[in-house]
Amino acid sequence: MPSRAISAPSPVAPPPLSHHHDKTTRTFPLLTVAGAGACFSLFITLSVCFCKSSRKRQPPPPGDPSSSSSSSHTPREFSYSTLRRATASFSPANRLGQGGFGAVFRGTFSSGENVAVKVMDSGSLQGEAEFQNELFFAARLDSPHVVPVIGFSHDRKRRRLLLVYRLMDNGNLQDALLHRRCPELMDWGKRFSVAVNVAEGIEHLHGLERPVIHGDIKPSNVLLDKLFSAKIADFGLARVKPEHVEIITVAPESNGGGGGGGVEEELESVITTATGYEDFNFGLVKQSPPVNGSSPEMGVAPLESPETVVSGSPEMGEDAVLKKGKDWWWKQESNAERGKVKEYVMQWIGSEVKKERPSSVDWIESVARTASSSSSSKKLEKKTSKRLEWWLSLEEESENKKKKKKKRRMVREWWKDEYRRELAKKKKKKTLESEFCSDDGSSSVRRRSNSKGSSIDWWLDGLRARGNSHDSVSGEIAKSCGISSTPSMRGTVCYAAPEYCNLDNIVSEKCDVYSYGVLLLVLVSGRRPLEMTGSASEIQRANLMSWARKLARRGKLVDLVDQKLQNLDQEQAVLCIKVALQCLQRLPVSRPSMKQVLGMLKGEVSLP
Ligand SMILES: Nc1ncnc2c1ncn2[C@@H]1O[C@H](COP(=O)(O)OP(=O)(O)OP(=O)(O)O)[C@@H](O)[C@H]1O
Repeated sequence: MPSRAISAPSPVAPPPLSHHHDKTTRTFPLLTVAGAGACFSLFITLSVCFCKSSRKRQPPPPGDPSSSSSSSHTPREFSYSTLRRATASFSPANRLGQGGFGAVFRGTFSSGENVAVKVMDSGSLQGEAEFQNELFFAARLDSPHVVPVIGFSHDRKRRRLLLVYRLMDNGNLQDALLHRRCPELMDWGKRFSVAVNVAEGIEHLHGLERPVIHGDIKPSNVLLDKLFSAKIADFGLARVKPEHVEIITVAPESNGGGGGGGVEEELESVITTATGYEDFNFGLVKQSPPVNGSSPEMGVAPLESPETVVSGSPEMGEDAVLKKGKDWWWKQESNAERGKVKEYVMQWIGSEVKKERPSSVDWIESVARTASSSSSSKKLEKKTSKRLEWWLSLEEESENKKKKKKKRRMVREWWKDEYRRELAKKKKKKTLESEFCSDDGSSSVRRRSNSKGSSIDWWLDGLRARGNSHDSVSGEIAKSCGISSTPSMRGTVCYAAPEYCNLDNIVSEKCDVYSYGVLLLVLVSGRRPLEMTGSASEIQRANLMSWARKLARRGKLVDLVDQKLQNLDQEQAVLCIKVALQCLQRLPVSRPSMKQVLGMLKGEVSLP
């Protein structure tokens, strides 16, 4: 029996060692099979884990701003000295332009890469907000029609914030079209392709899972590359569309109800508003038109009143509003034009107001004159003057009442804002604590946020704390800073949609559609939205938008087309004006979506 043979070894039997060896030899194949099995199952487990984790790490669809881990272009951090070297110490010879919050310089890295460096003054809160916004969107937007942000730099010592963009060789559209008059843009084909490029860029922003509203579409924010392909720049005022935004569908009372829109209705409402407020998009002024026939100065006064500038973000606070001063609202296409246009606007509004409705004083004077000429009797004169006095006092009383009512409304609004600000602050504090603090609550970032450093310091610390990972500029940081949903400025005069200017702060994609409409008219006509050459005959053409509407009424849209254009496709140009007029409808709901606009321009969708 073999068992016995093993238990009672014979003299020839192998020594115990040999016996063990024999056992090992027999169990070896078993062990090998078991080991191979274990290895195989380990391999399978590891591969499944790897697949799962790599699937998790897969980037979401390009340009999805809603995802906190998405990043198409992660902005790099540059040292100040690198950027100083690249721009030859920010030499004036390299200056490309001047924005509202700093100058832009051409630069070249040692690798030969050409860039544009925007130097912002971090002392300005608005500049800081713009800086953060740019970085927030830079990491999320990936479109051939959006100017890429390459990186940033923060020089604490000099308190400078710098943004680095890819260089757009042909500068901005405003300059190329209206100042330099580039021959390339005198070709209709090129102009039309610029119009389509911009429409595609905006459509890309609006088509994202969480739509992005640019908020400041205008020719100076459209940059042209070497081949004059247009890209949208300047996301300083952009925001992710708030989820709850509803577009007003009820027409304002002044419009006589309805709200169906349509060019005709629009023409009526705009052309007959003889004050021209609609045309100038002065939402603020529109709120209290000088129906009593006030003087031009009075008509424009609300714009300049610091009271009216209550749109600062919760983060900005009142001091920021005051810092910007009363001209804060007047974000013009170029600083040089500011004074000129403003003056013109004041004069124009003034003259229109006077034309439309004589001031009460004028009226009273004329009554007095008539009265005195028609009756020679002193008695009658006395009676008339008494009546006039009474009338004046009535006027004064009603004026006072109006003023008081307005003041009360402003105070109410202020308290509401204050309450919202308080809520936002609390929310922000909570988010920050959960975001940046370790479980024991002792993170350095938190300590910093309580320290004396500026807000941008902590924002950048938060950004760096996440390293150069894909979510280095995550949505959460931005939300906690409130930049993507709380605009602090409201676009550029003439380009900003009427509802964008209103204090209700209802912002939707349709604001961009409106601004695009103005840009389209500028492209087709080669004129600024507000242009005065001085001659009296020019007055009706001074306001591009109302001129276009007048021409539409007369069926003479072709008159608006730039006379200097070569290779003009007249039909296409007229189509562009018609599309622009659709975009310029006063009610947001009446305006087409950017997708429809693109479809109309490409001839894929017919005009309503
Ligand atoms: N990437 C770039 N490539 C080439 N030029 C640029 C680039 N970025 C900006 N510029 C030039 O610098 C100018 C200023 O740009 P910036 O975005 O600061 O101001 P803006 O848009 O004109 O004004 P605001 O900031 O008040 O809206 C632009 O008009 C453009 O001519």
